[in-house]
Amino acid sequence: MSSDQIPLEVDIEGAVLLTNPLLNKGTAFTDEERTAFSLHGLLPPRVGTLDAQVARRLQAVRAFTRDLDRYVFLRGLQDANETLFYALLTRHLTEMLPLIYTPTVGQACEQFSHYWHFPRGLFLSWPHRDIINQILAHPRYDRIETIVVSDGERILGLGDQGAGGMGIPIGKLSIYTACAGLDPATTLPILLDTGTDNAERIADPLYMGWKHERVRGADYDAFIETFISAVTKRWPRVLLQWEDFARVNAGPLLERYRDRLCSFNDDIQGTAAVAAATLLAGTKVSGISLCDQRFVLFGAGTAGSGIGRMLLDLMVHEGLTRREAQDRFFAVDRHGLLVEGMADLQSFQAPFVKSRAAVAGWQLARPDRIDLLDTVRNVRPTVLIGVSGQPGAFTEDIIRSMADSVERPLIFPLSNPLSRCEATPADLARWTGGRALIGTGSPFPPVVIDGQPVTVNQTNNAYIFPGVGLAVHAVGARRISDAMFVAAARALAALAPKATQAHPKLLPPVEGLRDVAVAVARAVALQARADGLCAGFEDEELDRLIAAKRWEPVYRPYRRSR
Ligand SMILES: NC(=O)c1ccc[n+]([C@@H]2O[C@H](COP(=O)([O-])OP(=O)(O)OC[C@H]3O[C@@H](n4cnc5c(N)ncnc54)[C@H](O)[C@@H]3O)[C@@H](O)[C@H]2O)c1
Ligand SMILES: O=C(O)C[C@H](O)C(=O)O
Ligand SMILES: [Mg+2]
Repeated sequence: MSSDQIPLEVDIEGAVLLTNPLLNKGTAFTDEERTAFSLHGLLPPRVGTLDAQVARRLQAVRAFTRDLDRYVFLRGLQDANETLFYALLTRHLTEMLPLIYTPTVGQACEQFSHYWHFPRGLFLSWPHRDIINQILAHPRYDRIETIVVSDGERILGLGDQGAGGMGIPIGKLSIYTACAGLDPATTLPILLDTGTDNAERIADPLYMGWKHERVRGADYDAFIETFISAVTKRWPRVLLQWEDFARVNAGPLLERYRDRLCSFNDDIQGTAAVAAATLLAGTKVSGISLCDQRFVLFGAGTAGSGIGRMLLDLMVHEGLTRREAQDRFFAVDRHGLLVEGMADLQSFQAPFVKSRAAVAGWQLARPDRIDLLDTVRNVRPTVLIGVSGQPGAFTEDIIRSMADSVERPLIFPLSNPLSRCEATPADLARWTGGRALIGTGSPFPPVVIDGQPVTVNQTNNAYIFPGVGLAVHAVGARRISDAMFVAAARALAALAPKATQAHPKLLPPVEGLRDVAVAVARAVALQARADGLCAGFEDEELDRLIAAKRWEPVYRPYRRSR
């Protein structure tokens, strides 16, 4: 008997059972179950199947005209019946992912206080900071193994969304379950509500968060410390993913806590791994090795510094000195190219700052600033990566200039959602005569090149974090090293479809994300063992350990517990 057929002991009945999203089966409760759990009369009489339920919900999703309405409908389904929600998601991943995740989740965060209907996850707010331990103590959280936490300050490229940022942890954890197969009963989205500096939210009478300017500095740090202390006390072995924190906090929080609990920052480390993987696959197509590329990074913030550091490490690993690797790397932020002596340089940007001598002979449009076009003209990059949240920043001039000096330019406008992307794939294809190898953070429709539709690679950290989480739980990793993310990147790059045609894909398709999670998990688990971060296991055991952590969205039979 497979584990899915082993009856589950259930001790609730009637409407209470039907309103428990982890146990509800809706019309699929059998006649025997309806008798055993006092459900007759509460459901229409015909017993349904999961297949029929998926078909019913799918046609309902498709009947809406706006994606935000589809999102609200799907979130309602998640709150009503998680098995059905995940069955629908996993069977129609390519269609559903953009609805429950990027880009629609961005709009959902902005509109959070307007469509909200049911609580999910935990809101831990500044006014309640003294009772965080008490809140976490409830037995309903006994099984928690994975947390995604945000404070809502940098939601995609949409800025501060305050409490509405909760959409992001919910969406990320939905992907953990849909792709990595983590049991939804073990996941917990958390929003730390320390206020918002978004004037529109504060002015909105319906805004549901704490109406107060953001708490900052020592008070903020103390709040986070209280939170992490409570988390580590309650769940010493939990996996915690930091998500969508502002630049000022993202890096420092990762460094402060990565040795205190099993944690990582998805925007820094997950993004670096997916960008590196897309790039490594791209080098195979362009025929230019990693160490021979010239990189321009646009937006040297959280994601940019993570990508930059991983690329420098990879080049050093391939044989360059750190200095040689840095010489190939140019970073442009809001005040232009990062050059020594510039105002507002951040410590995490240090590896990417150029000496004045390095740019001394450059031709510039104006003497006091080196902008992206200047940088592209002088560097003649082979790789251009955007993580700036600035739509339209990759202009026709810039892209044509880049394409003049490289046959297959690698161009990755990674900013999310669609409205924040540095350039559309259609424009990039047009301006480069179809030669660009493109990766975007958000999903775009295929571009037509030489009359053929070409899939746009979705260089999104959803290719990485599910596999990392799966590995952590499969082998009980205590901490997450940078090498584990490098292993994830290499494993993903190895899954790139073979580069046979003129427009090869650099990433496996989104519908394959479940298999991607397993392949990434294998590599990450092996690296965790090599780094001494988990208990030992035999190679032959690994597939079984991974499979054991995978929950499938199917209905198990229920038996009344005595
Ligand atoms: N594809 C993915 O998987 C992925 C992952 C993480 C982040 N992102 C996207 O990347 C973007 C940035 O995220 P982040 O966490 O790095 O944010 P961030 O705020 O930490 O960094 C953004 C950086 O862009 C800079 N910037 C702002 N305006 C600029 C301008 N006009 N010119 C040049 N630089 C400018 C900022 O100064 C900052 O350093 C967001 O849109 C986010 O959605 C995508
Ligand atoms: O959420 C995403 O789609 C990717 C990334 O984590 C982001 O912040 O943009
Ligand atoms: Mg993010």
